[in-house]
Amino acid sequence: MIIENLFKEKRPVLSFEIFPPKKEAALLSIDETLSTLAKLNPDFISVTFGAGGSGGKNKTVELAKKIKEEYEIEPLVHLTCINHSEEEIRILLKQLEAAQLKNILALRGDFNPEVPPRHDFKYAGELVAFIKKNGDFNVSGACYPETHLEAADPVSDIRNLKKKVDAGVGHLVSQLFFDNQVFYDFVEKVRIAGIDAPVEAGIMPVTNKAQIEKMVTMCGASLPPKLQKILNKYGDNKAALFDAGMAYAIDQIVELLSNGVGGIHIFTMNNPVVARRICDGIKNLI
Ligand SMILES: NC(=O)C1=CN([C@@H]2O[C@H](COP(=O)(O)OP(=O)(O)OC[C@H]3O[C@@H](n4cnc5c(N)ncnc54)[C@H](O)[C@@H]3O)[C@@H](O)[C@H]2O)C=CC1
Ligand SMILES: Nc1nc(=O)c2c([nH]1)NC[C@@H]1CN(c3ccc(C(=O)N[C@@H](CCC(=O)O)C(=O)O)cc3)CN21
Repeated sequence: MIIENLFKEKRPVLSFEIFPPKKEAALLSIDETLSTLAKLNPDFISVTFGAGGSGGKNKTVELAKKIKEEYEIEPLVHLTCINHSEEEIRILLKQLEAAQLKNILALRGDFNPEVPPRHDFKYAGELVAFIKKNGDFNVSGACYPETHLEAADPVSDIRNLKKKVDAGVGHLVSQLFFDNQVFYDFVEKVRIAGIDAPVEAGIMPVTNKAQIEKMVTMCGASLPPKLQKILNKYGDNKAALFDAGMAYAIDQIVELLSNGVGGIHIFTMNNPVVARRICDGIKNLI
């Protein structure tokens, strides 16, 4: 299945994102997570690769294989390039090819202060071109409604996005955002720039104050006053913040769907309860 084609056949598309757990024990509980996620019938599940710059032994391919073979759901395999040589990427592409994993989210990757970056790839666009040259893959990319943190300004960020898409990206997943207007304005600019690829909205459900604060700093997302108030009032009450965070995410998704968004990509953070609650809130809209 080719992810970019989904958007021609079925709208809105619904997808989840998970990360490979670092601890061996947590890798066992991933089956519980996946069986719940599978029941919610997503169009695909993406698997992060060194998310947030984390190093260590990478379990992305192993987990993607499991999703495809045991759960019969299409995986979207994240691949980051700043810490890899061309040769290493070539080996990873061979592994993906052997496992018939054909959908790749090509990323530059976050800088890890403990790992000096390699120099074969500087931008995601270079990885996109390399993947296209070295195999038969469908490539997705990331985009930034509030501008990538390192970009000089919004215009150059969108010009860089256009170069990346022209290198062979057929589908975009947005960075998380909490203010839908920011997303609509961004998509309009993307279209004016001549980028026609479908743009999925990245939704991060709020369940934990510290996690959201870390995420906002890492991702350069702004917190609208309505969400800031929720965090102030319920930040120290886990159960209350869960209810409020779920209501916020569902409200955000309902509004995006009513505006005809092409797809919703939920960063589940491996929490199946979150995904189930949200899907329950939108089950007749998708
Ligand atoms: N590990 C994972 O699973 C995930 C990681 N991310 C992270 O988001 C961050 C950005 O990644 P990408 O969007 O893939 O990076 P990118 O290479 O598309 O863009 C990164 C920065 O470089 C600039 N840029 C891009 N192409 C350029 C060019 N040709 N000339 C000059 N400047 C250029 C962009 O404007 C942006 O500021 C990374 O930190 C990435 O890892 C995002 C989602 C998931
Ligand atoms: N800049 C950036 N990097 C990303 O990796 C990323 C984004 N943006 N935006 C959307 C999602 C959010 N992602 C994330 C963000 C944080 C963790 C995280 O906190 N991971 C823990 C691992 C926890 C564990 O293994 O149990 C970590 O400590 O890195 C995971 C995925 C991946 N994506």
